[in-house]
Amino acid sequence: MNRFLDLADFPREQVKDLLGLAARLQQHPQPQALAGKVLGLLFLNPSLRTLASFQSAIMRLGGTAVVITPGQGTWQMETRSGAIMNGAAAEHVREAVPVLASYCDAIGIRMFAEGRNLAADLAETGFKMMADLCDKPLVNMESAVSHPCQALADWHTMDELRVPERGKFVLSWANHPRALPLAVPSSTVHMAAQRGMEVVVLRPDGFALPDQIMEKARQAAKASGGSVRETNDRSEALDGAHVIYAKEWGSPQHYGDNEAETRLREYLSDWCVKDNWFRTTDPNCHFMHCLPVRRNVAVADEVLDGPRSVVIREAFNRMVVQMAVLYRLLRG
Ligand SMILES: CC(=O)N[C@@H](CCCN)C(=O)O
Ligand SMILES: NC(=O)OP(=O)(O)O
Repeated sequence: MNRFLDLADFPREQVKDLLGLAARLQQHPQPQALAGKVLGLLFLNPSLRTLASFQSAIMRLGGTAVVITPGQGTWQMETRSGAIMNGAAAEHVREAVPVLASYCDAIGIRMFAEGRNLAADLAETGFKMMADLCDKPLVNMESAVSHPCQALADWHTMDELRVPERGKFVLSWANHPRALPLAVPSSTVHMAAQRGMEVVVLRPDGFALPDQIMEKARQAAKASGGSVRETNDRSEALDGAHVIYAKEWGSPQHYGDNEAETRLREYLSDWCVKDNWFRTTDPNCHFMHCLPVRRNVAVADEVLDGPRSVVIREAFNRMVVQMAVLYRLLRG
């Protein structure tokens, strides 16, 4: 394994192997496994979990991390090809990435969707350009349409909680004051399909995930024996669910058009997960979210503070699975 960019790049058995390694490293720590290794982390967007969990993961294996957050003690960076750099950015990623890679044994990059051109974001043009600049093992720490570390941690969390592999997984759209990227919903729907689950994407009209994302998840379901469908019917979707996974995302129909998007959201404030969403679910139904989350906009306090919420465990498991990813990238 030389790159960890998307769960779809790995067959189901290889993902399970990675999860097995994560569980072993959790049970039997190997504090010297990556001694002397240096991990470079480049954050073009903010983070709490990804930043802290990658630093903790490499340190718990004996290595160390260099964190670069452009504009905060590091030069602001230009990412556009052909830019005339007479603005705020002092250097281009074309130099910055190879320089950082030259100091490090592996690199992690976070670069969100631009949010203007759906086709360009779906094609991962930004992240691919960055990946081409990097000649070291590379981890995707969230790109335009993929957040594989989150997906892997969520799979591990469901395994730990003994959520049935054939269980019903509802990815529900949730409210947010602005349009958020498609990375988490895209990776989540794929992960649950690859795990073999009955996946239902519950979303209001206007928020259907792009065909490309749904089709990719359907291919994963075909290989695993799972299924993927979508609906705007909340009661049908939640009936018998084993997991409600809430996520906010922008309307693909109005991609980059904030005004149209805001109008669409005006009537969607009841897309905030409450206790009564669990009335007809499986009795052990869990609530999942990748965080950060806006309380009482996307999910009510009563759910986040209640026994169904596993959001802290998901966040903890980021560190656990990333130890396995780093181990495979740096030791094979
Ligand atoms: C609030 C926000 O920008 N969320 C980002 C990050 C989520 C987890 N890394 C998103 O929805 O993609
Ligand atoms: N879930 C997640 O990736 O969180 P951060 O954006 O804080 O890293």
